[in-house]
Amino acid sequence: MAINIKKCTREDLCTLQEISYETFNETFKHQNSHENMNAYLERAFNLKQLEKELGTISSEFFFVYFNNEIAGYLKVNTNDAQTEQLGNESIEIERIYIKNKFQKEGLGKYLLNKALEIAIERDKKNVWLGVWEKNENAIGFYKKMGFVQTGAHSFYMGDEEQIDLIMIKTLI
Ligand SMILES: CC(=O)SCCNC(=O)CCNC(=O)[C@H](O)C(C)(C)COP(=O)(O)OP(=O)(O)OC[C@H]1O[C@@H](n2cnc3c(N)ncnc32)[C@H](O)[C@@H]1OP(=O)(O)O
Repeated sequence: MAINIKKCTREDLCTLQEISYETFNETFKHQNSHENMNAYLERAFNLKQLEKELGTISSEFFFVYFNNEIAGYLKVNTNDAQTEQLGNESIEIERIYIKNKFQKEGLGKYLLNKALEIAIERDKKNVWLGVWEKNENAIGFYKKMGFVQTGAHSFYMGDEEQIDLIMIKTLI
């Protein structure tokens, strides 16, 4: 089994759109209406939006490959690219998504460790993320990885207001 990671560039735009759609859809389609899913997918993952995010200096995307097949991706934000202004001592994991068929193989942990590595290299004090309160699988994973809940904020999935738990891991 071979795991590889690569940092994305603008050349990866179409692949990023494909994996973003696929993994978001797989993860949330059973708990959300078709209309709300479509509205979110269109808004969050249209090419113009993703191109803007790929070009944002304080945002970084990484693809992870399992035996040379793309298996998932990571998005981290620093400084003012963070979706909540937690300050320059924090780094945000905005997205970690592994395709269903590659889950539970250690790839989520691999990407999470990549984010921790970036945070440590840049002398950040903590890593944080927002996770939907009904996403029990991801919450279990983050707890296992040492994150604790410190707060919550709301976000919109289509026209439905949903609650994201804010979870933080403090680095020494
Ligand atoms: C900020 C956000 O992006 S929130 C959205 C998060 N993403 C999603 O919900 C998308 C769908 N889910 C996924 O992509 C994946 O399931 C992830 C990212 C949540 C986890 O990645 P996986 O590759 O499945 O987990 P991985 O195999 O790396 O597990 C690492 C460790 O966590 C443990 N673990 C994994 N899931 C869970 C869980 N639900 N509860 C408890 N422990 C767990 C594993 O047993 C493993 O433990 P070990 O190190 O002792 O062996």
